[in-house]
Amino acid sequence: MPEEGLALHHIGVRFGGLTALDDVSLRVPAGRVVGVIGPNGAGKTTLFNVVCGIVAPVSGSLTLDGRALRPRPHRLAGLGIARTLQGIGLFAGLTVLENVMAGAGRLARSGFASALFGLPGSDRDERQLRNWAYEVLDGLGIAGHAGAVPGTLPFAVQKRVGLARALAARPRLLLLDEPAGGLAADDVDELAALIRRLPRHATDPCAVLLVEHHMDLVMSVCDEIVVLDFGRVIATGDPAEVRDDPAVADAYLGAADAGATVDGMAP
Ligand SMILES: Nc1ncnc2c1ncn2[C@@H]1O[C@H](COP(=O)(O)OP(=O)(O)OP(=O)(O)O)[C@@H](O)[C@H]1O
Repeated sequence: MPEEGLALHHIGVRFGGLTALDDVSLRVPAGRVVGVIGPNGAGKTTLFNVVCGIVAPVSGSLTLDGRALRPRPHRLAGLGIARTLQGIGLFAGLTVLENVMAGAGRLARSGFASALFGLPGSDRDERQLRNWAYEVLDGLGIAGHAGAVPGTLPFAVQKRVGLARALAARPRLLLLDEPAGGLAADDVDELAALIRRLPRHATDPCAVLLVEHHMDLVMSVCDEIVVLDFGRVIATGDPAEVRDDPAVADAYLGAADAGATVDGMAP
């Protein structure tokens, strides 16, 4: 199994006088799910935004599969990166299938589709993209909704369509931003099962980076967890290691003492 995936090397981010990320290094190997957690204001969103190219670091570098990565928000697909949004972000006027094709369509525009399917003609490309989009929906258990307009579907299904759209681009790196946001407990359990299968869902294993407040989800789906506090990595390990780490408990307790939300991690 390939190991390289995403790596952040000594990333620093400043907003004026505030250091939002300080010497942050982490790896998200291909085929693995890595979660980033931490108390409110720890730097999770900033880290996510660095990987998406929305925030530019003042120091450090990124690599994807060993190559220098300089992400720009409008050209993530061409770099093999897909992300889901905190909201749903689907095209309201398109069907579920068309939305997912739009995700896969970025492949076509970036020239991957012909290479992927070995097909010359645009009609055949479109047919293959349609089949591929359907296959992705099927893999996520929502092919039965292919012809529906997203707004008519339950919120949890719409979130799943957003995930299908990201996966349809066959990313090497999948970024999940608060995927459990707004979901009921049963839906979170189903999502957890789905995320655990994600890295292997793609033809080539992709690296999955998850930023999520829902602690049970993080603990149940991540191979590795990186804990941030005040912009620094204070712990890295598998879920059990992180749960038992006194520095992590201290960080969340400190945040609780300061009146911040502890994100479900019981002190
Ligand atoms: N655009 C910005 N300008 C100035 N300060 C910012 C900006 N974005 C974030 N910050 C600050 O950087 C720090 C890290 O914020 P960030 O949103 O990354 O934390 P977080 O861990 O995602 O928090 P939360 O759990 O509340 O979403 C905070 O102190 C925040 O106030």
